Amino acid sequence: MTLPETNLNTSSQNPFLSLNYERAILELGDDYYDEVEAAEFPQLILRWRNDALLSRLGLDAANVSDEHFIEAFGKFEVHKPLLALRYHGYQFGEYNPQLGDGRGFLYAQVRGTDGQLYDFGTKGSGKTPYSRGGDGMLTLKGGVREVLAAEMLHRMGVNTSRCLSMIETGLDLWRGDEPSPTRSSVMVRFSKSHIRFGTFERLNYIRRPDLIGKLLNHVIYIYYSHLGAEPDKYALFYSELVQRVALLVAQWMAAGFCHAVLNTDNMSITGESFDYGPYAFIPKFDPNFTAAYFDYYGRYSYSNQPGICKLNLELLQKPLSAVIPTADMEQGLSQFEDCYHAQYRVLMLKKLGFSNLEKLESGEYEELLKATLRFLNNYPVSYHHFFSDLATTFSHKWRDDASLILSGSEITIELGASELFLHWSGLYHKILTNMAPDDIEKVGQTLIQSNPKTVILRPIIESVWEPIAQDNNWEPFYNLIKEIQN
Ligand SMILES: Nc1ncnc2c1ncn2[C@@H]1O[C@H](COP(=O)(O)OP(=O)(O)OP(=O)(O)O)[C@@H](O)[C@H]1O
Ligand SMILES: [Mg+2]
Repeated sequence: MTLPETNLNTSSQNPFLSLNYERAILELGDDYYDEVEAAEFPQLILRWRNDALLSRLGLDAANVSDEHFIEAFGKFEVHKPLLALRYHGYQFGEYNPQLGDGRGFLYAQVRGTDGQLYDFGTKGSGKTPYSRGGDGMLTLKGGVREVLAAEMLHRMGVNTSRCLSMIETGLDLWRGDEPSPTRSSVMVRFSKSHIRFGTFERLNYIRRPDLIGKLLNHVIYIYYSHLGAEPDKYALFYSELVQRVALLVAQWMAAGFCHAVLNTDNMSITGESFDYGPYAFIPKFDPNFTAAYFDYYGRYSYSNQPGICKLNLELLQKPLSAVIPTADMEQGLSQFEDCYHAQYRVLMLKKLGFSNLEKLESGEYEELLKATLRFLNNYPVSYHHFFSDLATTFSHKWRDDASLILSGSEITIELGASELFLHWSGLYHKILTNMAPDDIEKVGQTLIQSNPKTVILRPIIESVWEPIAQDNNWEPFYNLIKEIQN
């Protein structure tokens, strides 16, 4: 086994050399990964650097040059070895034992200034033993879409990985779902962990309960460390994972996000969201909305996400039963629905402006939430415009006059007289009338915080991709990221 090196051919001042590297996965041993080499690219042009993440690494963006990014995240010169992680997974319901990092590797693990361990994982960095027939690459459009999804979800309060960098790599790629040849990129993902449900599933498939136990201890030690001293830490771990996943799905659903590929190799053992391929933010509230063109039966449709995540948690019981009693896991899983519904309710009421948890128990909020979903489901209203208009047009005058609610919005111009809208605005008004002036002000703030003005619906992503594809004009992309972060 090669020991990690951090003083390779790089300029000695590269700040990425001095990070707090740790070798948690490396020390687990080579049953879990293969050492690989990164591809050498004909060209390296930095297209995105996520300066917002640098302070978490203890770095000052002013001291980190674009060249430093390229050395670290295009040439992969500051840290070795590079580990292609081994995993399997259920894909669209079928078990696939031919997976693993086929176009990426774990580049490094770093302790953040917040005390948490983070992974730098790559995507589009070349072939590995798991590439099968693939080229090991990521399209530039794929990189652009993953950067945008992660920033958007982060703004919306979703527990998500982020992209640390995205570098154009100068190759022509051929893809069935993009006009080809298409440009290439390599991305570095900043995430809590790349250990997937499928990492455990593989160990069950190869009949290595010993490796399952070792990996589980590792996961608890690093990502569930508060459970480490508990006598029943394994059952508690599973139960907390159920709760973390239920919270994550509630966050996606409230954000109007359809992940699109909820295979078990895309489920993180930390309950964090990652891998943004054919995802979409829903244009309107449509339970059957399906994002991936190859999802013929709508298996991963918007409203199937909670059920699918529960199923994935259930499938994970198989490998984990090597260590955790099944009855304990059943007990843990039985909390999924309640936990999901409670979280979804809190998040949706926040989107409606209400964050005072003590009061939210009352029936009028329940009624309002139901009326909101009924209205959004039955009228051709954009899910995101409804909430962003609520935020931008909100006025304390709504308390005195129900007819003013959303009166400055296109929604009421089109639907003002509709019965469902009037019912909804009547309920909204009733809640406001029972509020003190201070609380009304808080509603305005909560609305702004919970509902970004810009949500990256597909036409918006295409509108920033077009100038890149046509004229290599990146300004609209950078402007969109600024807008998202506002
Ligand atoms: N162009 C490619 N070349 C080689 N392998 C690929 C390619 N695209 C996808 N794969 C492999 O196919 C499987 C499923 O791909 P998927 O798109 O879910 O993962 P990924 O996006 O490559 O990585 P991640 O899950 O870390 O985002 C993985 O094993 C992945 O490595
Ligand atoms: Mg994946």
